[in-house]
Amino acid sequence: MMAGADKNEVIRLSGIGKSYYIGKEEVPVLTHIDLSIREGEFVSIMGPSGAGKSTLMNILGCLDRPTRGSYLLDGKEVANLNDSELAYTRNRKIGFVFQSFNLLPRLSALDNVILPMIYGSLFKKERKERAVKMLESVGLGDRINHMPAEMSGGQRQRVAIARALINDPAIIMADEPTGNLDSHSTREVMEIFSKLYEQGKTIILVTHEIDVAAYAGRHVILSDGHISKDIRGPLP
Ligand SMILES: Nc1ncnc2c1ncn2[C@@H]1O[C@H](COP(=O)(O)OP(=O)(O)OP(=O)(O)O)[C@@H](O)[C@H]1O
Repeated sequence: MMAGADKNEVIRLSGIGKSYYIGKEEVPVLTHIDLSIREGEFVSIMGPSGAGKSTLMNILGCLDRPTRGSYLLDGKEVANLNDSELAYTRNRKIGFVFQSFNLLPRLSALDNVILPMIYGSLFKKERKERAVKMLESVGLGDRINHMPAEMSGGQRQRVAIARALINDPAIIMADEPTGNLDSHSTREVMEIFSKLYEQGKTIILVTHEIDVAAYAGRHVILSDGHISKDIRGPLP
């Protein structure tokens, strides 16, 4: 039996599996994942290298499709969306932050943040104003015309966060966002995530750093392709 989505449930995975095939040999990476995430939760995903964290994140982010199981995003079955509906959903509902920032090197901070608005309805001037405000909100008002190569890792990651937020997505997904940062920049970035959580965003964060995971209120531990622990509250 599959009940419908709860009112505030934004994500429900039921029996999700993901395998790769090397020749005819099946390599199971996610075996059976059941996971429900409610609006406004801040969830860390942890687990040893190779446990399937990035694979799970790519499925959650609609960047990859599962081999089996059901994924309801805002109550809609993701498997029923075609590729362009999936791309649209991704662009509107989810903001992504990656370990390696993924900024376009030939565009300024400002133009990197403007980029995701290109398919929206705003005029050029409004897009620019909105991007400037977003960069100011992550403490980069004095860096808007800098190129990525002219910024520190922490500054680049803050540009990437501004870009992730520019279409006002309800969900932020971050895969090792502090993996390339020193402890000072890590703190700056995590304080931004905390603020976003306070504003009501749903945040899903893959990390292997306990200090980083500690910012989240719930901790999902993956081992060998399944959830071995789901801890609500502080880490033991
Ligand atoms: N395209 C692929 N083809 C075959 N196997 C893959 C592919 N992508 C990932 N895998 C395998 O899936 C497993 C899980 O990978 P994944 O990147 O999700 O792990 P992870 O928990 O994020 O690890 P890490 O902490 O090292 O980033 C690994 O054993 C990996 O070799």
